[in-house]
Amino acid sequence: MTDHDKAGRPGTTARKHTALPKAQILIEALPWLTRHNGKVVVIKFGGNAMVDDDLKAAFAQDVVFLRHAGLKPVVVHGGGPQINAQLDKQGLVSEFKAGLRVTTPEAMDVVRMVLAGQVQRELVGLLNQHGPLAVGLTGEDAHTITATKHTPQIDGEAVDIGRVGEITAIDTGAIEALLADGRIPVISSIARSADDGHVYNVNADTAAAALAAALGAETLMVLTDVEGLYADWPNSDEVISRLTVGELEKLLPELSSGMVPKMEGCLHAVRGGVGTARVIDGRVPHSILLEIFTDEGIGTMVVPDDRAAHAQGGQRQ
Ligand SMILES: Nc1ncnc2c1ncn2[C@@H]1O[C@H](COP(=O)(O)OP(=O)(O)O)[C@@H](O)[C@H]1O
Ligand SMILES: CC(=O)N[C@@H](CCC(=O)OP(=O)(O)O)C(=O)O
Repeated sequence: MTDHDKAGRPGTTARKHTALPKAQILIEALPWLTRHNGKVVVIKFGGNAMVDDDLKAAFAQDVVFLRHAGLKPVVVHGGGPQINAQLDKQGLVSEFKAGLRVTTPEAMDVVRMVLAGQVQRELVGLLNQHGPLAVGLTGEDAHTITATKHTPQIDGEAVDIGRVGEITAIDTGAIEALLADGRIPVISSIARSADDGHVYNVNADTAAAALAAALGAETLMVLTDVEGLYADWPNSDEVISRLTVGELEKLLPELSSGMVPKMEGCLHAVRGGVGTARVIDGRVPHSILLEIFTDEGIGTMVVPDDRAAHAQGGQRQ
């Protein structure tokens, strides 16, 4: 006997069978829901992972899901490619030194306009399609991020790269107030200066890591456009799935380009007390949920040295 009603819809038995796997999936998430309940998770959304509309919508769904599941997500966003496009449009040259954008005062105006006026607005809009949740701010607001001029050493020489900031202080007050009010803060990586009244451009990975440490976050999650940290980039696509801060420290001098601020950020965050820092593939839809709520974590996870015993193979947590 087929189990369908007169209209051809599945009957009670069939419905039970199709519903059961869904219940199973929800129940599988229970240990993670319990573990992460009430915890702060800082999510860095990179400009390169932000190029596709469907991915951006899935990102917003995931963040809202975390919030409704009892976590406290804080979003820090980048926008490198979007800044490049606008600088190009305005005929301004864009150059990177030591992995950081050489930022003239004119370029700083563009960086601020694109990050705070375009990228942040879009993310806030996408999140708020799900309710009155997201509030955007930049590091300038309420002294959230204070910086001083950063002068990197390149081949042993101090090089002037303009309005690029080195973070000197974080004030978490505004973010904590938003979290206590059930909101999702969305933060642009721009800092105010305490010494010269200018605003400074801060790499978004560095800003996310500093905020994660200052907030005492449980997890820093960095979404980018690769699967994770490759062991031998660009020769092989073997991803390092787990490493300790000690192992990462040894690896840092060998890393290049965009991975440097990311992995330095992960190191800083975990050394600063963040439980785990993860680099995950933002091109995979719902990568945040997969990482937080399943056994099959994706990407690279950085853990404190005292968790070295689990570093080989052990279940991800
Ligand atoms: N060891 C490595 N593993 C993975 N990616 C690497 C590595 N070294 C350099 N990269 C580069 O870093 C890029 C990610 O950094 P970036 O372009 O700044 O991304 P985002 O905009 O997400 O911050 C990758 O697309 C890759 O080209
Ligand atoms: C100083 C510096 O380099 N700032 C970055 C800020 C944006 C950013 O970091 O964006 P992604 O995360 O997409 O790379 C820049 O101007 O591109």
